[in-house]
Amino acid sequence: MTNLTSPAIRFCDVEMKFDTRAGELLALQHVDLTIMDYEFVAILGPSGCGKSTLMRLVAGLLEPTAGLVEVHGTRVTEPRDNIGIVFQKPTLLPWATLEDNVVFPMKHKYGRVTPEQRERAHELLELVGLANLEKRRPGRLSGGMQQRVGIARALLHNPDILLMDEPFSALDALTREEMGFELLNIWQKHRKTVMFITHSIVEAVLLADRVVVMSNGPGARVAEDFRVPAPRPRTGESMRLNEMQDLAAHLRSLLMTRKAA
Ligand SMILES: Nc1ncnc2c1ncn2[C@@H]1O[C@H](COP(=O)(O)OP(=O)(O)OP(=O)(O)O)[C@@H](O)[C@H]1O
Repeated sequence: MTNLTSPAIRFCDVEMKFDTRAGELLALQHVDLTIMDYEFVAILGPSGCGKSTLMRLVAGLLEPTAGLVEVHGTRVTEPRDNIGIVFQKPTLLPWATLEDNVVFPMKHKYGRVTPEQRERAHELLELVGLANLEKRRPGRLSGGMQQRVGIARALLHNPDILLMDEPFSALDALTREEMGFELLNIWQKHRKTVMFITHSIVEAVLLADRVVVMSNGPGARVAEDFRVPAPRPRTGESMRLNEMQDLAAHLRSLLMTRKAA
């Protein structure tokens, strides 16, 4: 079971403005959100409302123009080691083996890879269902398998926070569902805090403890925050629960209204 102890991620009255050629763009305003340790939170919202910006703020790739972003009680001012990031496309090095792709960030950052890190890369490839494929190159792998490598790579330094930006949206529906459940297995075994950005309502409610809905931009903020009613472990059957159907329908109508606004 999820053990909610202390805040892992905190946005306090966050504002994010960008300078663009067309002038100043107010992406986020008055964002308040707390994600607890080991919590799995999905973020839904209209296109362009600032979901990826939220993630980049947590990762320390951006600094807010006002307000505060904290990770484990410390203000985020630069990229941090205790965070793993998974993007929509894993951008693997085509000439490198899967193992070398997993350890690449270490090599890039520290100029070397320890035997322990290679050993861990093996374990992680096994964990994501790619046992014995360490020496393969990514070119011949399906999109789902490539994304598994991306997840293994994000887990290599054993981060306690995993930021996932539409990680499965490039996959076909079946693979997407399968990857979602595998992610839940990893999350349950390895106890991570997960911030998961998606456009899929079903994916959000099936995977997350909480679903946060952003308002329309400019100046998007957290508009709604729902606790997902289905018990864990979740299965394909979880969506059959009436409360889950109700939540999904409610989210659908909220997002349709926002899209139309
Ligand atoms: N570096 C930047 N410079 C200027 N504008 C930016 C920058 N990054 C994001 N924006 C703008 O901020 C707003 C929010 O962008 P963001 O990518 O966070 O939205 P999103 O909700 O993730 O979108 P989508 O759902 O389409 O992926 C958009 O209007 C975007 O054009």
